[in-house]
Amino acid sequence: TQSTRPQRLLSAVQKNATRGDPCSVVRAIDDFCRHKEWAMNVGDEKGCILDSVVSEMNPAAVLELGTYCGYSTVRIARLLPPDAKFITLEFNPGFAAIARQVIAWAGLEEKVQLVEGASGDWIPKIKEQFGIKTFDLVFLDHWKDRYLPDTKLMEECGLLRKGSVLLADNVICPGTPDYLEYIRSSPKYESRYFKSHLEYTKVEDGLEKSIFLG
Ligand SMILES: Cn1cnc(CNC(=O)c2cc(-c3ccc(F)cc3)cc(O)c2O)c1
Ligand SMILES: [Mg+2]
Repeated sequence: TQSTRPQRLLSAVQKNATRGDPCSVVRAIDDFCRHKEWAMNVGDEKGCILDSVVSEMNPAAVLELGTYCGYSTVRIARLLPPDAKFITLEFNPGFAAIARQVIAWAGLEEKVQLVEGASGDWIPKIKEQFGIKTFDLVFLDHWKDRYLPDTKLMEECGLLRKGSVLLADNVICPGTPDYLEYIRSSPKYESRYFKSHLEYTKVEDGLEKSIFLG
């Protein structure tokens, strides 16, 4: 039977990365996506911006929407303090199965809780299910038409506090126009655009960093 691209990406990690070494896992995925098969990981260029936001915040509670193969999950988890809580939501069971193995190869399975299901279903249940009051950082990288409804849902569910940061991938390509319009015009947020490129390409893309003002 034919393998899927995520399965081929996992094989490249298992072949080229060192078990327990998150940086080698990140490098192996970037090499695979640049030289073998493009895949929709946040990538190395936007990944450095993600790293700097995570490092400067030193967050105690992080939510990732859209795990895919676990590339950004590994990038984030490798930078977290030991007792941080990190939840990543993935709708697609095939992607989730691959991501679990990529995260395990990096030796970070203790730092990450991968939850399978739809963000819209899970967001209202996070407080009680995982004993989390608010998130310090949310990385949005899932279905682009879910960024806005899920942001409003997180506000309604009281998952954001004064100073919580939303970092959104792909605000230019594929684009999230309704989310950008909302977040940039809302008095509840202070937003800044980090210009970059679509992973592994010269196409413009970028990350929108938005601070919730409460
Ligand atoms: C199927 N699926 C499960 N999760 C998702 C959510 N992610 C995306 O859709 C996504 C798409 C692209 C992209 C695709 C084609 C293209 F030509 C240009 C850009 C890039 C990204 O960084 C993304 O995060 C999609
Ligand atoms: Mg993305």
